[in-house]
Amino acid sequence: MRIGVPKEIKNHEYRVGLTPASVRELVANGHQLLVQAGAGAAIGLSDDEYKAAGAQIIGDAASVFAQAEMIVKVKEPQPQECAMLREGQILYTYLHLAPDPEQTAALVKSGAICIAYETITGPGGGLPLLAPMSEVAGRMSIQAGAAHLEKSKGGMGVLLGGVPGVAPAHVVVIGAGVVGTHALQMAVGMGARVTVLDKSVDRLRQLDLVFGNRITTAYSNAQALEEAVLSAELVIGGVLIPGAAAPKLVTRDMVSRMKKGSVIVDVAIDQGGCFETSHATTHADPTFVVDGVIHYCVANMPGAVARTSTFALNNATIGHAVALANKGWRQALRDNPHLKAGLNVAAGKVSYEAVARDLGYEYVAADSLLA
Ligand SMILES: NC(=O)C1=CN([C@@H]2O[C@H](COP(=O)(O)OP(=O)(O)OC[C@H]3O[C@@H](n4cnc5c(N)ncnc54)[C@H](O)[C@@H]3O)[C@@H](O)[C@H]2O)C=CC1
Ligand SMILES: CC(=O)C(=O)O
Ligand SMILES: [Mg+2]
Repeated sequence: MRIGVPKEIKNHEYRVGLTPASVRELVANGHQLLVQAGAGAAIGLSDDEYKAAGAQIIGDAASVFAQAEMIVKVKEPQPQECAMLREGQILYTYLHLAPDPEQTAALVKSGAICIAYETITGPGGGLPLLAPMSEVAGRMSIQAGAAHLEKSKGGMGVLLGGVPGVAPAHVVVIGAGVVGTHALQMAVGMGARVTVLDKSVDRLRQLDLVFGNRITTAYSNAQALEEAVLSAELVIGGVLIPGAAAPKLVTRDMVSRMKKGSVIVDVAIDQGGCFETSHATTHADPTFVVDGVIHYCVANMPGAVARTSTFALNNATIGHAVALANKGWRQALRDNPHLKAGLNVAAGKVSYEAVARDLGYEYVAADSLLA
């Protein structure tokens, strides 16, 4: 199969879909790799390394899209990339369609086979192709929050861990999944007072066993959320209902009553965000202020630590990339129900139920598209 790797074009996005090591693996399986010139240059992966791994270097994105049968990316295709997709071409990348009607319409129109990393499931449960980026974003959320609590960034001037004789900050983590667990690990490490909320008592139970009395766990309902959020200096949003738009758990009214100069990091923004006041921002201009509360809502946080993130992402994506290339998409999805769960749009149909429901499309199950 001819496999194309374009350079990412989203704001401050320096990750790359395939590392030279992944290229080498696909080449060893008999495939032809077309990598756009400079695709990995920003993170120290040179064209020469890609050539040594067996790739052909292609000058521009249009030629990569025109020649490849499968495109491997990181972020959702931007409008000019959607316009280059064609019927039957495989797109293997993050999509986050539920909060993005324009992208969904463009992918439906393209007729391409669009497989979303974030909805591929794993044999042990969970979302193994989302997990590594959630680990990165969860850890980064505390770094970003701590920085924006500083006066020079508009924050209230509070040190997360406090100092002897002065109380630490209160960090509230909504969602005890991968983002939440990694956020609270960092927050605990920095000496903050940490409260974590989830609807899953099992998740809270697991965290309680690990962190004991260094954290407070709370069942997530409106009452507990309000109490926690109003006493917090830093709130991390890490909820997810797979494939669906994030629930708006923290209302505009709650935000208006939060402490002035406190900080919200809405990691769930790529699924629309879990604060009513959130909207997506970029690394170039990461924050905005509502009612005195700083909102950090960058939709591609791992892009900031792109080298770490690219290697972590490839560890999770390469297996299915090889299967798709070796077998073609139909056979690869027939053989693996977890990969099949990644199919969001194919041949002009929406094949992920939560996306179809949230955006008002007819839902066409993947099985009927595999026949
Ligand atoms: N902004 C960015 O750069 C990045 C964003 N993300 C996003 O972060 C979000 C979280 O991802 P993961 O942690 O991997 O998901 P996860 O599935 O591991 O965890 C989500 C948690 O939310 C909980 N939850 C659901 N409804 C809830 C409610 N009403 N109250 C409290 N908790 C609730 C679930 O029980 C689950 O434990 C996703 O939207 C993901 O796409 C992930 C990586 C990077
Ligand atoms: C998960 C995601 O959206 C990201 O890594 O950018
Ligand atoms: Mg988007």
